[in-house]
Amino acid sequence: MTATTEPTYGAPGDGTSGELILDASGVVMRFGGLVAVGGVDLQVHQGEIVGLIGPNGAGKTTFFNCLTGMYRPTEGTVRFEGQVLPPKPGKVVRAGMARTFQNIRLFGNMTALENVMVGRYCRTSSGALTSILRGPKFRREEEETRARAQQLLEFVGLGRQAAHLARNMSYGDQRRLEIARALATDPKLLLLDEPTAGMNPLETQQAMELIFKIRDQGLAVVVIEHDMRFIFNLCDRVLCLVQGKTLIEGTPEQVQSDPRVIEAYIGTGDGTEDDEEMDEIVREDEADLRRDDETGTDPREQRP
Ligand SMILES: Nc1ncnc2c1ncn2[C@@H]1O[C@H](COP(=O)(O)OP(=O)(O)OP(=O)(O)O)[C@@H](O)[C@H]1O
Repeated sequence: MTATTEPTYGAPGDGTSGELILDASGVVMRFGGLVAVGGVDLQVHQGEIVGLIGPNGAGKTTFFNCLTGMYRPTEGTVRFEGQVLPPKPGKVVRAGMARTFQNIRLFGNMTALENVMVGRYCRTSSGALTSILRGPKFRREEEETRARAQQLLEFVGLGRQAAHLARNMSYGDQRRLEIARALATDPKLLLLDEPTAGMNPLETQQAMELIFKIRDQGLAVVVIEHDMRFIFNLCDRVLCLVQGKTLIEGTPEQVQSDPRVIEAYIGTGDGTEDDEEMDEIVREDEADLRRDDETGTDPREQRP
């Protein structure tokens, strides 16, 4: 079945006033004598996009791991919808938090559709015996899972690549596939670890549009990213970590103009020239895509 309607997740968010869904308080993570995260607070509301920035080694991924049950924080608490979740990623996913990783973690020899179906299994109820016997309940659930996975592929713009092996897809499409797989778990909060790493400017722009579309479905999104232009254009709020501690949290405008952030992370330039260069590359990529649409080829396949 090829479903074309977009999945719904709840009321559209307005980016500011949704319910509090994630409340991390005083999170500390030590590895022996190293304090990777040194007492960080973060609140995330439904329908909000929050950016997490900071120089290499600032503790961003470690903090993500504390939020998503990969690590039990040394100190502090993480509440999701008011509950302290056990430090077990499977339970965290079932509670409604999904994430992607810095390094792509797809099943390369499975199709795009199968990869998304794998994400969906945390929401199905067929036990081992039903699955082995392939009874009516299993077949019904399998059909629903397939339909939902196809629907999600359409949502992220990969509907026509359902049968492609993940390993043969372009880098940008693999990243979108990872997002589709995370969405298959029906999350209320999506955490993205460097979703645009390795993407070209056009793919980055498409990733931003996809994240807005996800937010408009009522999800909250937390994004780690090094691409400052991406973060400041995307997020409602930005938290900057330096050496495991919060340097500043605020609107993109507040964070962007804070000289300490510029010193710690951005450098002293104002980025204007970079922006112009980036806009030019996006324009060139779009022109390429338009040309290749006319000739029926995908320029990404020709990319080294
Ligand atoms: N499992 C671990 N054991 C020991 N030290 C760790 C571990 N994971 C991370 N660290 C250390 O904790 C600090 C924070 O690392 P982390 O990966 O969270 O930073 P980051 O901000 O995500 O960096 P990047 O932007 O480079 O991904 C670093 O000094 C890192 O070496």
